[in-house]
Amino acid sequence: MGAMDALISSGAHNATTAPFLGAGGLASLLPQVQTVEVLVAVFIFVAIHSLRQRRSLGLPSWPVVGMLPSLLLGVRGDMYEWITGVLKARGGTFTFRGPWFTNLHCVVTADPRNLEHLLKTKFGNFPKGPYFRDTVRDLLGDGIFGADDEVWRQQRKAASLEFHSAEFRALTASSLVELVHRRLLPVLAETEAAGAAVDLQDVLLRLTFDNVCMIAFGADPGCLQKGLPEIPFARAFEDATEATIVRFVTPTAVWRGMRALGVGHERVLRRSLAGVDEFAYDVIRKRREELAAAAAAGREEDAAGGLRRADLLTIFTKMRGADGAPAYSDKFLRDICVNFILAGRDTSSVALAWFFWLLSKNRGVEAKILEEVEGIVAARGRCGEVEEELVFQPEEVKRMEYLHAALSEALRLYPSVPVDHKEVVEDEVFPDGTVLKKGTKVIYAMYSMGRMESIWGEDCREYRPERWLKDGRFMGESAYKFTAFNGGPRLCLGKDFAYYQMKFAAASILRRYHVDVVQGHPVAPKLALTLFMKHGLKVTLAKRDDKAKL
Ligand code: HEM
Repeated sequence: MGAMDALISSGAHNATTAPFLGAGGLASLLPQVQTVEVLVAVFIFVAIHSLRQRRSLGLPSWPVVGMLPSLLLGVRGDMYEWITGVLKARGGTFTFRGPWFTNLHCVVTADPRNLEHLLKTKFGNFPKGPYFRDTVRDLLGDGIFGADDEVWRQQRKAASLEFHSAEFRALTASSLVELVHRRLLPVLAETEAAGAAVDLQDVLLRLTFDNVCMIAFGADPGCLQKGLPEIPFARAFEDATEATIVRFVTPTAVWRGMRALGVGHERVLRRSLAGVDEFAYDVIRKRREELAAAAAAGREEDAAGGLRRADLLTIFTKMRGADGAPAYSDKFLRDICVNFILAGRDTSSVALAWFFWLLSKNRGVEAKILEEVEGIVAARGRCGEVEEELVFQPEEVKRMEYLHAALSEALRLYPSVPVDHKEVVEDEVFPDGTVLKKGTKVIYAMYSMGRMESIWGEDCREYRPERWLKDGRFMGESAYKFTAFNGGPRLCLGKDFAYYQMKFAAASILRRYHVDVVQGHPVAPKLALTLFMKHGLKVTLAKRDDKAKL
């Protein structure tokens, strides 16, 4: 007898006889219905109920495990596309119910009105929160990335002043000339000469890692050089970041226990943090000595060769409190630098990797970029022709508006930070009517926002830099619609620097090489905090032969 039959027949029987049955009579009937059948019937009832909830909640929600089964199915395919599908079906926002007794419950949104509300209008009610901070504390300490309130404000203010200073701009420009012309181009030239394939994502990651270390520490780890060697500091940083991310998918009590015992990923984290700290504290000690020696000699200059250092470590080390003593401890200086490296090391390289892949599928866009770049070079006149090696000047990079649009368009479709999160401090209601209880986690899905017809129109999935141009000039978008750089008071501090870096590197490569993605190379996003290409980007290079590209 099937479970439904059991229910029907027992129900029919009850309908006729129940009025005449006492409690004892009912009890005597129960053994007739086998336990297994009752369980199956209950299961079917629960399943129908859970599946019906799909209509009201967007996903089936099961007892105990909540929406976890749907999430697990989503993770097996393309997680970001799965989230996009659910968000579209729900009109831009949905509530995810995690398993009982876990911290997986959250509200996911891709609605620009909600983004403006949480990133700007009610900024104070949506901090990073203690859960995020506790999880990343071993790696990031009190640095800007995990900090809230006064600790965040103080660092943001000081770093913001620094990022907008003329010295900092000069440092970013000179560090890029060094890295692109003395390292990146020679590595690419060697690859081209050998006719070999190279993982362009890896090369770009090395470029931006070295660059952000120069900006943060004023020290160059040397990851990008011929032979692409493994650098202990870079390895340690990578491992420490990955082991920290594992904590986000491990119940808090479990990773805390593993940390106490020093096992599994926590063991890797402890070991790699030691590598990060060794490098950081060594640079900090040397910088303090260098600054002290310069001060003792009555020199303003603090670097060898008389050049003034403008890196973050030097700026923060020089700061004094009201009593004239150093404002920051070595530990705090370490936290500041490690946070900036984390913020700036992968984001622009990953964006460039997606950009080169998009160009390989949209050669018309590449042609327009080259036309723009050639126009800028031509405007140099004779003085450009006699130059031994063509190095783009900052004002030329600024004039590359089509390239700016092409990079923004790549970031719209492949934002380096695909999802981000906040925690709700006080009960709140989103502009779209979603009710948020205190403590709720809010996930905002940047990747999905780039694929919303309601935001970008019917051609939202097309790579079309022209959508960013008006009369040939680049036109920015609202930060709550184009969220790749976050928005409001926590807008990415490195945005201008990142564009400069990406434009300089992209124009320098494209002018010299035709970049082809190796046939059949699989391209897919990796499930991580940054939108890496899961299998890297294997490319071959061919010299552009129309003119001698120096
Ligand atoms: C294409 C390149 C980049 C993208 C797409 C990007 C994106 C972002 C995003 C989404 C955030 C918000 C993260 C959060 O609060 O959870 C952020 C914050 C930040 N970014 Fe960037 N970033 C890029 C490059 C850089 C670079 C090169 C640097 C530094 C050298 C940098 C420095 C920062 C800092 C310091 C913050 C923290 C700001 C704060 O919390 O007040 N970023 N960035």
